[in-house]
This record gives sequence, structure tokens and C-alpha cells, in this order.
Amino acid sequence: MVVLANTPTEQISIIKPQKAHVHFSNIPIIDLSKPGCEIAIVKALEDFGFFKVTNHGVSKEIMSKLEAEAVKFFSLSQVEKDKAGYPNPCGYGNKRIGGNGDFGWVEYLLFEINSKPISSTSLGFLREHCASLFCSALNEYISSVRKLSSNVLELMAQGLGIKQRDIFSKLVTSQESDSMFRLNHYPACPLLKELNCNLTGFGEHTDPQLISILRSNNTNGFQIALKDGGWLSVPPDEGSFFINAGDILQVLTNGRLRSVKHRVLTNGSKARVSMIFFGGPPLNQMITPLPQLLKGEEKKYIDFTWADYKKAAFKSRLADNRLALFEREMTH
Ligand SMILES: C=C1C[C@]23C[C@@]1(O)CC[C@H]2[C@@]12CC[C@H](O)[C@@](C)(C(=O)O1)[C@H]2[C@@H]3C(=O)O
Ligand SMILES: O=C(O)CCC(=O)C(=O)O
Ligand SMILES: [Fe+2]
Repeated sequence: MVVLANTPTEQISIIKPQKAHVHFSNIPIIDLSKPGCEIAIVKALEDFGFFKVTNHGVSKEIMSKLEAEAVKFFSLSQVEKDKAGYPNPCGYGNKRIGGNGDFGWVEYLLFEINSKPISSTSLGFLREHCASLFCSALNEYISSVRKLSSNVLELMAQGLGIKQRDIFSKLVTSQESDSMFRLNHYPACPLLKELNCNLTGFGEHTDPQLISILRSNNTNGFQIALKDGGWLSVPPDEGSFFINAGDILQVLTNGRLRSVKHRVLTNGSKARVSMIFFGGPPLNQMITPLPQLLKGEEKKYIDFTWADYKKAAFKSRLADNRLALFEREMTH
């Protein structure tokens, strides 16, 4: 391991060029305007825990407006960016991910999303005019992707044969939904390019919430883990969204839909900018496998609230298997 560090504890691993176990097979692409896409969504989440969506209804303008605001923010001087505050867990973070010793070649802004739009006073570290432009781009984008997450969750319920269409979607559309939003910037690193190496941008992990909706610029680096443990590189597509199941969806479906492990490797040639909406349920929401899906099967997880899970998740390291703490001992 080579170390890029400010202090001895800040270590970001450099990964030697593509190992043999990296695959380049196809990821599922789902056209939301096509009949039958609800079945394809379920199949993709069973097989990969992940898919790309096209014909998603979010305008290019909304995506590029927010990307431009994010690029503007990340281009500020370090002193200006540090005014956005230490992430606890929300705020501006640089290399340090979470509070338990994880680091990556990334800087980010993390926001808590509740029923109210983000107010420009929460971006008070920016000049008034910039804060209001950034804020309106953020709110416009978040409201569109929340709608997209709700459409996908309704299709998922339909694909699983559940009568109550809003069984999942109501969790993210509720006034009390505890969701998050993140803007990540993986800076270019010319030295890495010369060394022909990859650096961990965002280490491997699963997302704790129900569903994550990711959009990035056209820079590669995103990978998902396959069932056999190999990594699949996902070619970027700035016009589409990438959707992955989170831990809570895995529990609600008693393990049928996979919360997929993923990571970002950077090769330093071009900066990557990504924006991710993490759709979470209300804090007091009881999380338990849905009886409609059990059909005589034993529950694989104990009952817990999202607040219990979130607390445990935010105490864990990025790569930890957070769900293991909530698994039930099976009787047979
Ligand atoms: C190391 C951590 C960062 C994280 C909180 C955690 O303790 C474990 C889960 C991490 C994660 C992954 C998905 C999202 O990016 C995130 C915001 C989340 O909800 O869980 C991050 C957390 C974070 O960056 O604080
Ligand atoms: O930045 C990316 O492309 C993915 C980051 C990610 O997985 C996360 O923020 O949870
Ligand atoms: Fe993630």
C-alpha cells in the first residue's frame, strides 16, 4: 500500500491496475417507459441489487444545473470550503468519510433531507447570491429524484406482486422520511495517472437506506460487487441514473432484493462529480420483512426501527457488514 496522507492515520489505499477479477459484463438497463419494466426491476435487484434507468423523466437541465453549482463549490479555495463546516455527519468533508476512521480520495457535501426544502441560510458559508442559486438547483434536483425514487419503488411493489403499490414509496414520500443527499467530488490526480494506479475514492460499502439514486458526470470509477465477489466496472452515463437497493430494502424483502456492495476507484485522469439521493424511511418506522413476501418463510432479521439501524450504521466502518447485527438465528 502506498500512502497519501496528512497524518499517519489518514491512509488511502492505492490499488494496482485492474486485477483479473474485475469484470466488464453488462449491467441491467431499464427503460421506465416500457411495459414490463416492473418485472425487470425486480430481476435486476435480485441478480445485481443495481440497475441503470433511462426515460426517467428528470430533465438534463436540472442535472447539469446542479452539477455546475457543485463544480463551482468544489473549485473554491480550501479555506472557503472549510467554512461549510466539519461533517457531523452533514456538512463539508475532505478525505475523511464518516466518523470511524475511513478515508478516500474524495471531498463532499452531505445534507439531511426532511419535508422542508434546503434553506439558503444553511448554505450561509456562501455569498448570498451563490447560496440562493445553489439552493434552488439542489431543491429542484432533490424533488425530481425523490419523485423518481417513488416511481421506481411503486414499480418494485408491482413487480413483487404486492397489492399495496405505495408500500415502499410511502416511506420516502412521507413528511417524516429521513433521507440524505450527497455531492461527491473525486479530484483529478495526475501523479496517479503517471503511476498507472487506482486510488480508493470511496471504499466498498452498502448503503443503509432503502434506495439510492446516483447520477455522475462522464468519469468512470464506480464499481459494484457481484455475487461471486468479483467487481464489475459500471460505465458512466451522465444522462441516466443508477439505482441501488439499500440495506432496508433487503430486510423488507427478507433478503430477496440485494443491498449491493459498491465502491469508487479513481485513476486520477479526470475529476468525477456524483450526486446521490439516499431515500430513507421515517426514524420511528418499524422495519420488518413484509408478511406478503414471506409465504411461510422464516424472517431472516429481527424487528428494529430505522432509528436503531441508523445509529448502528453510523457507528460502523464503511466496509462493515451492518446487517449482520440484525440477523435472526434461524430455527432451520
Ligand atoms: C463510515 C461511514 C460513512 C457513512 C456512515 C458510516 O459510519 C457507515 C455508512 C456510511 C454511509 C454510506 C452511504 C451514504 O454515503 C452515507 C451518507 C450513509 O448514509 O451511510 C454514508 C455515511 C457518511 O458518509 O457519513
Ligand atoms: O460517488 C459515487 O459515485 C458513489 C458514492 C457512494 O457510494 C456513496 O456516497 O454512498
Ligand atoms: Fe454508496
